[in-house]
Amino acid sequence: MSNIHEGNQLHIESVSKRFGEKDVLQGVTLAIPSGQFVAIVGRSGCGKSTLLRLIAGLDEPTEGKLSFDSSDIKGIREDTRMLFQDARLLPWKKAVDNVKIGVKSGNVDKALEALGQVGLKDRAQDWPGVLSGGQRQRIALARALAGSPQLLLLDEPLGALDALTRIEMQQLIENLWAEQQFTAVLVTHDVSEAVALADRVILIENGQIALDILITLDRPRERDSGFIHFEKLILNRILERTEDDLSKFKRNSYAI
Ligand SMILES: Nc1ncnc2c1ncn2[C@@H]1O[C@H](COP(=O)(O)OP(=O)(O)OP(=O)(O)O)[C@@H](O)[C@H]1O
Repeated sequence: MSNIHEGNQLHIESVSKRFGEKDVLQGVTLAIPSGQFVAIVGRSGCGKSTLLRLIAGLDEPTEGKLSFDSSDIKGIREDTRMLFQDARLLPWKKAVDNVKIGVKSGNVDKALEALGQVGLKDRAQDWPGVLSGGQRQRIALARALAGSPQLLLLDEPLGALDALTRIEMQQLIENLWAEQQFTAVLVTHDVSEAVALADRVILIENGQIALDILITLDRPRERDSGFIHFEKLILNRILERTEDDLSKFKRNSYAI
C-alpha cells in the first residue's frame, strides 16, 4: 500500500542553514513526492528539527529554497500542519474547541468528525487538564487533521508517550495517513518507529543527507526479519560513526 501519487511535491533545493558561526544544514537537496511518508533520523543536534521548521515555513534558509505544490515556502501555509512533542492545547478551551481551532470554517461538526477519527468523540466536552498525555496528543492530531492538510509535519510527536500508547499512536497515524493521503514528514530518534511508519528514511549527519533509503515492506508492518534488516541497516550506519569517534578518542588519549 502506498499513497504516492502525482501532484504536490515538496522540493528542498540546496538548502543551507547557519546559526551564527554554526553550519547546521549544508546544501540539502530532497524531492518528496505527494503522499509519501518520510522519516528523518539522526543524532541529537544534527539538524532534524531545523529542517522541519524550514519546511513548515517557521524559519528561512540561509541559502537555497523550498517549495510545495509548485509555490515557494515563505512563512506558514494553510495546507501545512505541524505536531510537536507536547500537544500545545489551550487549557482554557474544551477538547472540541481546541480541535475547532484547526477547522478553517470553525464548523463544530467538522471538529467532532476529526475527534471521531482519533477515537475521542466522547471526550469532546472535557478540558485538556483531565486528559492523559496520549489523549492530549490525539486531540492535537485531530486539530491538525481537521484542517485537511496536504502536508503534515511531525516533530517527535510520540517522544513523551509510554511504549504501548506510542505503538497505538503510530497505528493511528499510519491509518489516517493511508485514508487521507497527505504527505508526512516525521522527525524521530527512534529508528524502529521510522521503519514502522515511513516509505522512506533519511539520515542526516553533519548537516547533510548521509542515507536515503526506501522501506520496501508491505503494510501494516510486522516486526519480522525484513523489518529488522532495515532497522539494522540504518542503525549500523549511525553507529559506524560512533565507533570511528571512539577510536579517534582513544588515539587522542594515547597521544596525551
Ligand atoms: N534558533 C537557533 N539559534 C541558534 N542555534 C540553533 C537554533 N536552532 C537550532 N540551533 C542549533 O542547531 C543545531 C541543530 O538543532 P536541531 O534542533 O535542528 O537538532 P535536532 O537534530 O533536531 O536535535 P534533537 O534530536 O536533539 O532534537 C543545534 O546545535 C542547535 O543548538
